Amino acid sequence: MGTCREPEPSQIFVPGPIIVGAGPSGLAVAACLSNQGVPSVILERTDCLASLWQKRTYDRLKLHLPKHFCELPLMPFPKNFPKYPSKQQFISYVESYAARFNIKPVFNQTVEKAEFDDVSGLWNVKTQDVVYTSTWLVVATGENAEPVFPNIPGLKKFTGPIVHTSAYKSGLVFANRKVLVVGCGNSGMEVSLDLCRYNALPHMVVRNSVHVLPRDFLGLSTFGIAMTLLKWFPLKLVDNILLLLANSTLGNTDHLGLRRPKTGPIELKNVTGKTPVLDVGAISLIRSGQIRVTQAVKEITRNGAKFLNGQEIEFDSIILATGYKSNVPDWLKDNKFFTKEGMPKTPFPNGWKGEKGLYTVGFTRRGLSGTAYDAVKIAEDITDQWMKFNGPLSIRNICSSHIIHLHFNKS
Ligand SMILES: Cc1cc2nc3c(=O)[nH]c(=O)nc-3n(C[C@H](O)[C@H](O)[C@H](O)COP(=O)(O)OP(=O)(O)OC[C@H]3O[C@@H](n4cnc5c(N)ncnc54)[C@H](O)[C@@H]3O)c2cc1C
Ligand SMILES: NC(=O)C1=CN([C@@H]2O[C@H](COP(=O)(O)OP(=O)(O)OC[C@H]3O[C@@H](n4cnc5c(N)ncnc54)[C@H](OP(=O)(O)O)[C@@H]3O)[C@@H](O)[C@H]2O)C=CC1
Ligand SMILES: O=C(O)C(=O)Cc1c[nH]c2ccccc12
Repeated sequence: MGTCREPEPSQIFVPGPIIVGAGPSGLAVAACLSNQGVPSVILERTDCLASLWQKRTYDRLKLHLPKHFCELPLMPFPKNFPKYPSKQQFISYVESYAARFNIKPVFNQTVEKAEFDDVSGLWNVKTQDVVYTSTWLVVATGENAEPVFPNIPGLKKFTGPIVHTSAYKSGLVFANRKVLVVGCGNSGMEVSLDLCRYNALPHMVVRNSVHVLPRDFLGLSTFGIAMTLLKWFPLKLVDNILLLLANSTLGNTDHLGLRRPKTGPIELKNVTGKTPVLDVGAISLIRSGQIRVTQAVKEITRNGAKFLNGQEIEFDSIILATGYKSNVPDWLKDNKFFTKEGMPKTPFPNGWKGEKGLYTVGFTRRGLSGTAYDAVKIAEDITDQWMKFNGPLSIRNICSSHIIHLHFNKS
């Protein structure tokens, strides 16, 4: 009496797996499970599906692989979608996907901690207001969960706006501004291109080597060509063919400041995860001088940047196209399955299954086709266990969705 204690967060027992993240990966697992009659609960930190696509990408974004490489399991893209669907089209596809499989994530639930309890043999997954408990935990928080903010000397001194590409929508607000774009991956290239279309003056930092390939070659997608060739030829030969094809369409890019790595594009992707740039127009603007390529930054000053070659240029704004990272180490406790960078230690195609009911989907560095592969495997594996425990027609199975509702209505 009289003491004021924080109330214990309420606990909810989830009959099927707990899935963390309502992006394409989490939805794909839930859909494959639902297709087998297995229930699941998705916990999502934001208030929408596919939040990366809805909230953290720019207006002009399109898929850069042809749509059939980006399909989620069990539901193709609509026939009337173009080869490279727009961001809006992709979002509408994801929304119909969730509706089709009747997936209703619990929104505004940020997973702060997930821990396996050896005594009960169950996973406890804590959000800001509830502990969810289950036999299975599916990690679907993505390779792009958090923006990477680089440690560039002097960055804090800069007086103008500094925006990460995850917060960039369009070049509209940058018209006639000199903008330093740090990074030359797909984001850096496409944001620089977008800036030009709004009459801004982008300077793109290229501190290292980079592979740039045309998105298409003679009407065929370069990615599709690579996948077909890989069925017949060794990887090194395919890489050499891709480089020939890139040289014949883009020419030699060395004198533009874009040096190629010694390792070929697919081998580099497999070994380091670094995605080749698929060019959708930036190279021709670099050639015409509308996008300037700069050396590495030595330091940022109040109103610009000093470069390694001694050059100093004034800028109005800085855009950080410095990529993303996983956030798994922030919330998954005592885990030996993930590296300290939050990626599964076991490489593709075996990274989807950990121990004690732990699964991961969408950490293959193979985009949405990797997601589809993982999701099918995980759903098969959990369905097998579910059927052994419950049988297809058990009372627990039939009532499962009601159990969740009862718990929610209690508070
Ligand atoms: C700009 C851009 C363009 C891309 N284009 C393509 C493409 O054309 N083709 C392709 O195959 N891939 C592409 N990708 C790769 C991209 O990873 C996939 O498209 C896809 O979004 C991956 O889905 P996911 O569900 O694994 O991750 P995400 O889409 O990132 O979804 C993860 C979800 O988990 C939620 N979450 C994170 N942490 C927590 C937490 N602690 N608690 C609760 N919820 C949490 C997030 O809010 C998010 O909704 C692109 C990526 C980017 C950044
Ligand atoms: N249309 C589409 O479908 C698009 C797809 N994507 C995908 O999204 C994912 C993320 O792409 P992206 O956001 O480009 O991230 P990436 O990780 O691919 O690229 C990050 C870039 O930032 C550079 N960088 C990082 N830190 C620094 C620093 N301190 N100083 C200078 N440069 C730095 C890196 O250089 P270095 O190599 O030297 O480390 C690299 O060029 C990728 O898988 C990509 O393919 C992105 C945009 C569009
Ligand atoms: O943009 C990405 O990272 C993707 O997820 C797509 C992708 C997977 N493997 C690739 C190899 C070459 C170019 C793009 C991809």
